[in-house]
Amino acid sequence: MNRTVHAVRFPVIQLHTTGATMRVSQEVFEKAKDQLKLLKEDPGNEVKLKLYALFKQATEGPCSSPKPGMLDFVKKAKWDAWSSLGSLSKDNARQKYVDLVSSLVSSESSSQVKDTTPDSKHGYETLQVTTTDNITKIMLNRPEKKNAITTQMYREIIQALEEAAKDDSVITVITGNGDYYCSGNDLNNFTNIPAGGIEKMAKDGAVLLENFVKHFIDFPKPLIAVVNGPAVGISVTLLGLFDIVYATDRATFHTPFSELGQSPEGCSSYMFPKIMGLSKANEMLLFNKKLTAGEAYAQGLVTEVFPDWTFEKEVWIRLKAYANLPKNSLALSKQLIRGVEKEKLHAVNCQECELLRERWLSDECMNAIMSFFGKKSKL
Ligand SMILES: CCCCCCC/C=C/C(=O)SCCNC(=O)CCNC(=O)[C@H](O)C(C)(C)COP(=O)(O)OP(=O)(O)OC[C@H]1O[C@@H](n2cnc3c(N)ncnc32)[C@H](O)[C@@H]1OP(=O)(O)O
Repeated sequence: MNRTVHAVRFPVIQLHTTGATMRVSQEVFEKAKDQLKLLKEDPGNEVKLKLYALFKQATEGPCSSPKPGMLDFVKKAKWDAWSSLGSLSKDNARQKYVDLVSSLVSSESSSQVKDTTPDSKHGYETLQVTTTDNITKIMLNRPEKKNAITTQMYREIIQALEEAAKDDSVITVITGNGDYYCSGNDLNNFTNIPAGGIEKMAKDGAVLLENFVKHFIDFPKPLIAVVNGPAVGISVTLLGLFDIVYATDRATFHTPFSELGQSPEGCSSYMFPKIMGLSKANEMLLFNKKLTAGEAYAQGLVTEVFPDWTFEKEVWIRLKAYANLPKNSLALSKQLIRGVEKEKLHAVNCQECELLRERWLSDECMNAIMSFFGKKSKL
């Protein structure tokens, strides 16, 4: 598309200028302007004229320049579009501009999603795993349960990470399907008591968890979290083991371990204080403080936050560019950055799982889980 709306060549349509609108910030307006540049498809002259007019109205107010001559088609079309906005306020024009860009972006991303969705790899029931454009995407796929992680899903994620480590992809992404990124451990994991009793359940759980986290510590390629919505429990604690974390502004980050009678895992007892400092880590890990995406960014847990309406598009454009970088260079640099901490992280993982094994046998933990299923206490 011709990115500047000033290059419009054809006459113009009547524009609607009325209707109640909300105030949009300069920042949102600037973002919309940037988004427009990312559109791949030309939206057509009519829309470009609308955008031009709204932009001028939003930044300069009503058109006061003299009407161009009849033969100066381009200037006349633009002038007509701008003056047709009459006395529309700058705020309203900004809102309409943002809304129009937003609708263009969403319609383009939905058509792209339809066109480019590759076949999911076979053998996964709880995940959708695809490799395209040098990116292996592991999508948690239990949207109706907010992507809560069952024991089967832990195993499938381990398998998907093992395969991604070996495949041709350059980077690996984990994201969630639906409105949640992940609601953490599936609390049903603790309700199916096996023949060996509750001790066996806790022991097996700790072994599985340690192996699961180990795969994140040892993952050899850049690992990126695309946090598409709220994240709870283990899906948050693991973020310290990712190399980049992109989040929608709709995401929240909640580790309600003490409410659940449990304790931190995913190496967060070590990584969170390192990332955000001890007192902020304590607020999250001891006192269940739920962070907004903006707060998580301020604490360094999240790399960048994107408006929800452009999240998928912006993030995937960025990731596709990253995935064109030289594969070995990225993997070796990651090893260099992470290598020094690996031994420490394995030791932390082991300690965290040991403590959790004990916690799962506690009344505090059992009562909290029963309470969830009794629908007495939602987080
Ligand atoms: C075997 C290895 C074990 C390793 C364990 C490692 C340690 C990990 C610790 C953690 O991750 S602790 C955190 C655990 N997660 C939670 O406590 C979250 C519990 N869920 C909620 O509080 C809420 O569901 C929600 C996430 C805040 C969403 O609330 P909302 O009202 O929007 O939706 P719901 O109607 O509650 O959910 C829809 C549907 O999904 C089920 N569900 C959601 N999360 C979980 C979960 N974590 N475990 C089991 N089921 C979950 C929920 O029950 C609903 O099901 P239905 O009622 O529709 O059948």
